Amino acid sequence: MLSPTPAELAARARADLRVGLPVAVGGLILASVETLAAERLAEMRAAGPLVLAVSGRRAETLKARAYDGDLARIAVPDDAGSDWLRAVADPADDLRAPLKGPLRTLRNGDVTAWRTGLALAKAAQLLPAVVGVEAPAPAGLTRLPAGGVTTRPMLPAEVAAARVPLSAHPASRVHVFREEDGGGEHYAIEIGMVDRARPVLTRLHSACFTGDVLGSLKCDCGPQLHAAMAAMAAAGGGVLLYLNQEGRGIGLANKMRAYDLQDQGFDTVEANHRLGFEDDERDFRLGAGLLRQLGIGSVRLMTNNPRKLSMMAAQGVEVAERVPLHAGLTPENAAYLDVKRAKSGHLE
Ligand SMILES: Nc1nc2c(ncn2[C@@H]2O[C@H](COP(=O)(O)OP(=O)(O)OP(=O)(O)O)[C@@H](O)[C@H]2O)c(=O)[nH]1
Ligand SMILES: [Zn+2]
Repeated sequence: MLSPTPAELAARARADLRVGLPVAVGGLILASVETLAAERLAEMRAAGPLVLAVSGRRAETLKARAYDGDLARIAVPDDAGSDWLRAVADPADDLRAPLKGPLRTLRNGDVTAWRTGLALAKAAQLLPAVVGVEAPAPAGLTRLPAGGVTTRPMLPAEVAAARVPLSAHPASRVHVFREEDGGGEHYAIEIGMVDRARPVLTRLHSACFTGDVLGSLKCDCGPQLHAAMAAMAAAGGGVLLYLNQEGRGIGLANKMRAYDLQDQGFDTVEANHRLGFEDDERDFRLGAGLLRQLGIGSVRLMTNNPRKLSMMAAQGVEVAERVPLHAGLTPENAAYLDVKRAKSGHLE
């Protein structure tokens, strides 16, 4: 079959939004506030009244009534341009210019297409804000049904693997997996000898460029990564899953936006909410999917995160034991770790 599947169309739509191209979803033309050029915005405006959709989280900060619950549709005033849209979508200047309103939000009507638009923007790791207009789709735009693809299939397939001697353990292998719908690539690192007849010492690590590569003191990711590999080497073997879910799934650009908000006094969770994201946008089912592909059905999971534990059980991977993982406490990350315990239920 040569025509694209719904998942392939969604992949295309994510790419379109990232390059600033509108997409047609149901009866709407939608574009990302972050990437849309002023000329395209003017073209959309010529097609009808513009509406800006933000997530319910962002609406809370804006004090805009979210009649639709998880999202709010804000009527765009006739004289509002790209700067106005950006100011409503992006919390960077909330404190300096707190009044974005008064914002008039819409109620009633079917919001399925808008919800799909926001899900696509999030999946594209853009600010979760889409501007749109009810209009027939011009030729050439990617078209999705209103329901689009909101939950992405997590079907990573192994594409390559090779031996990589590591300082943690010389007998190690790196496997590269690719999500079949054009999503990210994720890595599984087999360290030492992995005995599948017993629960395997396992770590689900989410990418943290700042912590893993740069040695940031703001979080504990880098030390956790190295402590996990050292523990696996000491145990004779283990599996490290390196999931490309930077910034708890919001991407590095949004994580830097969150860090900037943290410097304005908000904690990790508040910063995510002000940006319009949930506390944690990761889908941990991915990790269970990778383990199954690796033939691992029972793990000793190195984590303090209860969501990782419950997800494993729900996805049919037995957690024979939770192994606490504490490493790299610094004065700079103490508050971040406190918030994990206080707000995200992290275990000691
Ligand atoms: N959005 C956001 N993400 C952050 C922040 N600090 C760290 N991260 C990300 O949080 C993730 C940390 O993930 P994990 O190492 O799996 O940590 P965890 O969920 O606390 O679970 P365990 O370490 O297993 O207990 C990485 O993707 C980091 O990039 C932050 O302030 N905001
Ligand atoms: Zn980190």
